[in-house]
Amino acid sequence: MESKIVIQDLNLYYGDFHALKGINMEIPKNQITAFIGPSGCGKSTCLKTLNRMNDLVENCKITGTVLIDGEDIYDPRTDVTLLRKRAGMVFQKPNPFPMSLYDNIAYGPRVHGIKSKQALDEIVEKSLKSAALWDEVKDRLRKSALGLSGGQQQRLCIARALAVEPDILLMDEPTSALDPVSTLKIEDLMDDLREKYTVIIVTHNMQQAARIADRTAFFLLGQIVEYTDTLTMFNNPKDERTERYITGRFG
Ligand SMILES: Nc1ncnc2c1ncn2[C@@H]1O[C@H](COP(=O)(O)OP(=O)(O)OP(=O)(O)O)[C@@H](O)[C@H]1O
Repeated sequence: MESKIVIQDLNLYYGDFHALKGINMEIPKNQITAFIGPSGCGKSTCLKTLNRMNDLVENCKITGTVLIDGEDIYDPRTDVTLLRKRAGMVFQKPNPFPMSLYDNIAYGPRVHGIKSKQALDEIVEKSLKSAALWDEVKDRLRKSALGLSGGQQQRLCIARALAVEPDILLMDEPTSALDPVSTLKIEDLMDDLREKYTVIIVTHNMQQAARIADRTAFFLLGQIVEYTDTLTMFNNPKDERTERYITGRFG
């Protein structure tokens, strides 16, 4: 199993608060990895370290190493814009830009210098197809993205992330604002995405982790208590705290 991301001795502080404590993990390529754990345990913080979103937070200090394809992403020579192109992010609340569907998707490629209409048309179609949205919207590409349903908006945001050809997709509770039908669509979609991408998802929903993730990490108070294949995590957890959490006895 090839590792896409290797996290070594990662510590993160928000001012004096020690939010991630000695995280070590290897995240395999072309698999879905879920981060679960009670509110405030550091799941989102850990996710955001993977494309340096924490750089934007004042007083945030990080020690340790994060390697993507063997490269240290915290090396001062790292091009952060390129890093975020390689590791795209989808947030909890769908956040389409207030512009047409087409322009939402073409935005990133244009920023990265693609100007030809034909190339952009192809990217828009391919990205919408990959996000399982094309058939629903192909006749309204010039309409505002804000007119889509919540579930469609979230798939548009996934298409927007895919448009710049990342190889990692970071998803922070991507379905928690969606109804069950849209949630299932996104879960089906994720199942397909793993063929091409390494996907990491933060979820509060343990059934969701059990349904879609190949591997699952259980976080508690800034530490990883257990990190293993999802079946083992849910059927035969090694740590008593994991068992208590997945059986709903705390958190
Ligand atoms: N920008 C920040 N400044 C200070 N503290 C922060 C900041 N962001 C997060 N924290 C704190 O770090 C801890 C971990 O937060 P994080 O959002 O990573 O948790 P989480 O497990 O994703 O929680 P949730 O499931 O509720 O989203 C929390 O105690 C939180 O209050």
